[in-house]
Amino acid sequence: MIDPSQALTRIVSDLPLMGTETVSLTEAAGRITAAPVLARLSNPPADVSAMDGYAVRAADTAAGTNLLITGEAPAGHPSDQTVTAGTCVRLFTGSVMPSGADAVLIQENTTRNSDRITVTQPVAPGRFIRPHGQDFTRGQPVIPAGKRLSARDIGLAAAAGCPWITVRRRPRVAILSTGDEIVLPGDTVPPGSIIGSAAFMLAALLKDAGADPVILPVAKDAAGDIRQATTGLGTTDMLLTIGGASVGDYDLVKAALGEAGLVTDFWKIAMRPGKPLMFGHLNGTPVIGLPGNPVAAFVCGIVFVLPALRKMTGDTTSDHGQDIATLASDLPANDLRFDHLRATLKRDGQGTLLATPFPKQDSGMMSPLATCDALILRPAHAPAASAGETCRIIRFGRRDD
Ligand SMILES: Nc1nc2c(c(=O)[nH]1)N[C@H]1C(S)=C(S)[C@@H](COP(=O)(O)OP(=O)(O)OC[C@H]3O[C@@H](n4cnc5c(N)ncnc54)[C@H](O)[C@@H]3O)O[C@H]1N2
Ligand code: MOO
Repeated sequence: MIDPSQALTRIVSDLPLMGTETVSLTEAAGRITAAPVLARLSNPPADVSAMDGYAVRAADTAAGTNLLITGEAPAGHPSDQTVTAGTCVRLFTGSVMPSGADAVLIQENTTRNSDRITVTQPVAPGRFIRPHGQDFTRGQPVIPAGKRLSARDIGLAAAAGCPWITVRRRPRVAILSTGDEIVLPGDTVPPGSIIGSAAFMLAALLKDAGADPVILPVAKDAAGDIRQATTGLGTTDMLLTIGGASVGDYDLVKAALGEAGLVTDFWKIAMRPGKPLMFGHLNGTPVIGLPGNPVAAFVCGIVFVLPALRKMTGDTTSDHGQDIATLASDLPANDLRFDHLRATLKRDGQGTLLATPFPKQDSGMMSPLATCDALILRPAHAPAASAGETCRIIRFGRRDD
């Protein structure tokens, strides 16, 4: 058995970087930029007013001063008037500043009488002007390469005048469940059968991570069936198998794919859940053999498949979900397998993030997995820990808006 960090290094080390494609802004959320996004204009494109009021010379705004309104510059309609001593130009939020003015006098600080205003409160030079390019300037990289695009990034790219973005192609990931006992959700479940939940859970996880998952038909516990299912991999960028990874007489994935040309890199890791994890290449396609216990398959998805996808898409900025919390209960010493305990999180009155592990950590139990907020990370041979000690966690459900 190798340790999980070694396993991760071996999985990600020689994964290829995906090619690129150009997508429209409406398709770009969640994708990974393949090149920096360069601003095609400056923002604001000119000095503009931040308020409704009057473009003035600040020196002219002593209380009681009377100014002549020489023109109006609504947003979208710049004025060609120059503000000179004793004059002002009416403008609104977003209006381009006319020449000669160095401040915006907000209308609340004036009284108006026909085409004249009287200043009730002076204004300082530069006040309420958004200077040209204060947000970004033309040609500036506003979004780096390797960034997963959030809704805010999409807004920034739009503001920078970029309707198209060059992103990494989504990795196509085939997911193959194996096992005579596996039926699909909604099927009748004959005695001894179980619903193959893991493929659907992983497909959802991968889709959210920017991959293009395909769920293959379930393969029986027969070498020929498993091989047959993998013959049409074609342009698949990665194959995930589920189940048949352990040491039982019907755990055939490694042997069956071995006959088809699988070159195994490693099999079995010192991790819980996830011990029988396998990694190799089948005719050049990376293959991750996940354990059948659905919680083990999912945790391996989080710990190995997501980093693999990040490597393939060049994603250097995603939050890996690692965090620190405080244990809410004691934990016994750990054995030789790096553990991932399903736990709930809550804040106490002082704002401390408390992690409470579920009492049962069976890797076939779906409801604690679905209701947990985090995995508590317990390294191999970690000594017993007491409530109040800090622990490392991987948090779930953090949205990247
Ligand atoms: N003698 C040993 N037995 C086991 C060991 C071991 O080291 N020695 N390891 C255990 C560990 S850890 C795990 S994890 C499991 C994984 O074994 P397999 O990958 O061979 O998985 P299966 O036996 O095919 O299935 C295990 C369990 O999960 C159910 N299953 C399978 N596929 C799915 C699916 N797609 N969705 C939901 N549930 C699935 C299956 O019916 C079994 O109940 O091995 C231990 N045994
Ligand atoms: O990987 Mo297994 O889930 O520890 O039972």
